[in-house]
Amino acid sequence: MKNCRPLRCEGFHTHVCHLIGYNASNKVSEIGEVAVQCNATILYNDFCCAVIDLPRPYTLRFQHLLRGENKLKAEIAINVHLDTLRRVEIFQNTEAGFLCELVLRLRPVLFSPGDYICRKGEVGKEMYIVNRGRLQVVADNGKTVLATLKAGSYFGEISILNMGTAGNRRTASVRSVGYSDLFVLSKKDMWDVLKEYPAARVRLEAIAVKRLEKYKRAPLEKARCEFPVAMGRCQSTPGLVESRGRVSLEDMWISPIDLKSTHAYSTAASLFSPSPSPMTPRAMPGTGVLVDANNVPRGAESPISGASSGPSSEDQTARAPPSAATQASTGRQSTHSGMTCNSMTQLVSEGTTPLFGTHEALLAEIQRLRERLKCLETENAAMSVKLNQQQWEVEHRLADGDQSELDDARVFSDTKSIGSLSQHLFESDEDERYYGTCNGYVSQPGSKSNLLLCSECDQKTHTCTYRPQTPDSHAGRYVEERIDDRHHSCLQKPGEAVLSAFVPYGSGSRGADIVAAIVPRSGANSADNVTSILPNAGATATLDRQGYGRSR
Ligand SMILES: Nc1ncnc2c1ncn2[C@@H]1O[C@@H]2COP(=O)(O)O[C@H]2[C@H]1O
Repeated sequence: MKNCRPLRCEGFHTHVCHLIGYNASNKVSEIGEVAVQCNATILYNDFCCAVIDLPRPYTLRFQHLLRGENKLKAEIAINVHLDTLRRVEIFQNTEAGFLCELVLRLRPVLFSPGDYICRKGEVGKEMYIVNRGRLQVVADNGKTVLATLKAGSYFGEISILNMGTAGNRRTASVRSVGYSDLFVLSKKDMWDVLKEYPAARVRLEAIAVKRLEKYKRAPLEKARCEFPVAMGRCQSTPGLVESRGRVSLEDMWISPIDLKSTHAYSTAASLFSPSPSPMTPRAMPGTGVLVDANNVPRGAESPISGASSGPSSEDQTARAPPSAATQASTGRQSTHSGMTCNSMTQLVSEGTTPLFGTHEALLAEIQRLRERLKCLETENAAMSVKLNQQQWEVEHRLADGDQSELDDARVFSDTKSIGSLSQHLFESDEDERYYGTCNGYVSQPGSKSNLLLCSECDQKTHTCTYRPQTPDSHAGRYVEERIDDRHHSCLQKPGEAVLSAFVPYGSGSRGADIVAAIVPRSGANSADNVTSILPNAGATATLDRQGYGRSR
């Protein structure tokens, strides 16, 4: 309470006092005065909450007022907002009862510069009436301005009346140019009322149809981008300030210094009174907000355009379906914790929806994503090759299943066919310089399965797999052995790397004995310098320049 400062809100205060049967002079309303001081355009609900929050002696004084809550609320709302609603084209010439019903359901909300109130394609759950400020209806590119909306305009009706070609989807995006002070009417509330007033429904729908046609015909306003495209949030923005819940009176207070330091606010000074307002980070505690969209002591200007009726508790449950906007944040208050939390700060801070403040940053991100895509495509291609290879091998293993028994019975003397090490032994591209090639089959293009692994490097760990490949051999069969089993007997000469060693497979073979090794003389993959030595079978092989081995 100690932070409360009087605001220029006598008009509103008097208005409240009048409605509740007191006048400003009888001093009974000092609590109301405090409440009003803290939130110049305090809603009735807020007013009651504020009273409840006050120390007990004060609360007692206002008890009788709280009891008459609903009646008073309706009275205030109708007095304050009915005229606003009457000025709105879509509500002109509708029944008074209909308007009164709507008035009770209006909810004030404030948006910051650049905020998107709705985005094209989203499911519409609310319509809006512009109380103050300027908004732009923008095309898909976020730059082309289709229309500018001012006080007395309304938007968002097409989707909530399901009039658009896309049914209940938004037909355009709407963005706040400066700070804008809107009234929200939820689709549910609207339809609840329309059920009772079918004539009003017909009228509203007729106007919406006409408007839609006009939109289609209307020439575009000159493309003008007052905000970088990426500035708006990725989903429509929850209102910066809404009247709901409670907050202590202290939290409503903001010092004028805080306000001045907020550049954005000062730019909106033409729209709003320079008086201190509750609209600050401190005024938006995460636990709930009791401030009004109308951040000026409107009572001083006009009681009619001033306060609005806060929703009743029933209203609160009905009025705020979880729109995309509300889903976009963990809570209206916590995400949009005040004026300083503009679109940009949110973009930077929210890791899940990274957006970028500048065109360059956006381009850089696009570039990064392109590269990532390329990389993924390459990986994908490599995986496909590997998969094909494996399929091929499985098929041949199955096909050769019957043959294998015959092969087993045969003495394996044909060591011209030497298998290859399976590509799973390839650890990195770097390893490739160690690979030789056997004279085995050429497998799928790009496959490394017939390349040989340097046993020197790989002897320690791996189990290798290779496939003898001549028609008489155990084509398609894998032979597994541990490289280190055979390493000891390989024909490695000092200074020369043994590229690989091979073991024939089949009955009569000597299991893990080495029957072939390829020894490069000076560098692998050079046909002239590599000789395949098949000590046990007396055969040799060379590597051709492509790395494929040929038996001799
Ligand atoms: N060309 C336009 N001119 C003015 N307002 C428009 C135009 N296109 C769409 N709107 C409004 O923008 C709103 C976006 O949400 P809705 O489709 O629910 O309702 C739409 C209309 O109220």
